[in-house]
Amino acid sequence: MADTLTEPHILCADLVRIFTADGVEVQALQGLDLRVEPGEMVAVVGASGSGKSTLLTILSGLDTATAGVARVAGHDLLTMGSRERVAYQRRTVGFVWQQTSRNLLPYLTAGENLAVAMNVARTHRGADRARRVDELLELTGVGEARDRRPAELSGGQQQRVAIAVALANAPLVLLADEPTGELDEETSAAVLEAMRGVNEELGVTTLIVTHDATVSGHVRRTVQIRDGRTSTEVLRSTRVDEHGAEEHVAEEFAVLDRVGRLQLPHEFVQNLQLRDRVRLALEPDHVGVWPGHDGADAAPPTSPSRRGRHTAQVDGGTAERTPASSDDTASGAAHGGNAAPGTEEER
Ligand SMILES: Nc1ncnc2c1ncn2[C@@H]1O[C@H](COP(=O)(O)OP(=O)(O)OP(=O)(O)O)[C@@H](O)[C@H]1O
Repeated sequence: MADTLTEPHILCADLVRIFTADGVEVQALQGLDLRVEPGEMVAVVGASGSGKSTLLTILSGLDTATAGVARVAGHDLLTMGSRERVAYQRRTVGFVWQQTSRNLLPYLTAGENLAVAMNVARTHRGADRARRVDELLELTGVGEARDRRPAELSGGQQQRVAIAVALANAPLVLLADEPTGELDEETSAAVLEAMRGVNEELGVTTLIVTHDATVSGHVRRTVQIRDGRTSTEVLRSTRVDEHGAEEHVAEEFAVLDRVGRLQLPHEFVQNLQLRDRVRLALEPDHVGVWPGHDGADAAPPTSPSRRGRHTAQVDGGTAERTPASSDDTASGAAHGGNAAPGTEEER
């Protein structure tokens, strides 16, 4: 195990997962990068088939990546042996799945479900266990459900109990796969707020994977996953304006990977009709991107401040959103596929 004090609680770098079915290869994760610091609550959102469940299944230790780095709380998920894997699942991580049947044993009450989870993890004994069961159910807002079975609870209550069960082993990291997938909008919001309360109260690092974009209203950081890679991030913060009033600000950033690649948002690619390759210019405080088609109109304007010009390949990315942070909409190093900016000198 690595030093858990100095590294993030979740670290994925260049993570690849290739499935082979009937001789056909599917690249579910294509070099995904993700860092989640201890105590952070982060949502990973993406369209169907973007690789969200694959990522969570790897982080939960149920599947192994094909290549790259995946570490959670110091455990190396690519190299861990079966004993470490069992200990990891019992003590380091807690899970909340979309289907209640996967979270709760139907013939046990909510309190008994928690007690069983504590028994497996060997956490909290005797009176301490009974007290902790009550505390966790109160924390997730379902104290009244302790003596009821899942079938006697609403969908929202079941998911709140599931969150309490996921916390029964006192995990460092809580992983949730579509925890609100079967709930209506109002109940989903309440369950996500319950998760936020848990994160703030216990400081447990929390990763929620979902296709529900409204999740970004409940977390500080939302990471967009597209075609098996992280593409953009939205950071939410609260600022106080000059009149002392609080305002909520959401900024969207493109994600730059270790070797300098980023995906241009689809709207940028479309608006500027970027294709095949683009021209890049290094300016004092930003990178300019211009269409690389032939013709004088497409050439970047001459600028005395320009320090270097290059071309880069673009694959016509398929991002669904537009960065809200940038007022320089044509800026950003171009890349939609495999080339790093400035890999090809302008001729
Ligand atoms: N066991 C598997 N065998 C073959 N292909 C798979 C397997 N699991 C996932 N895939 C493929 O990998 C890609 C990513 O799937 P994944 O389930 O991770 O996406 P997702 O974002 O969770 O989608 P959804 O929201 O629909 O569940 C898809 O193309 C999927 O068909």
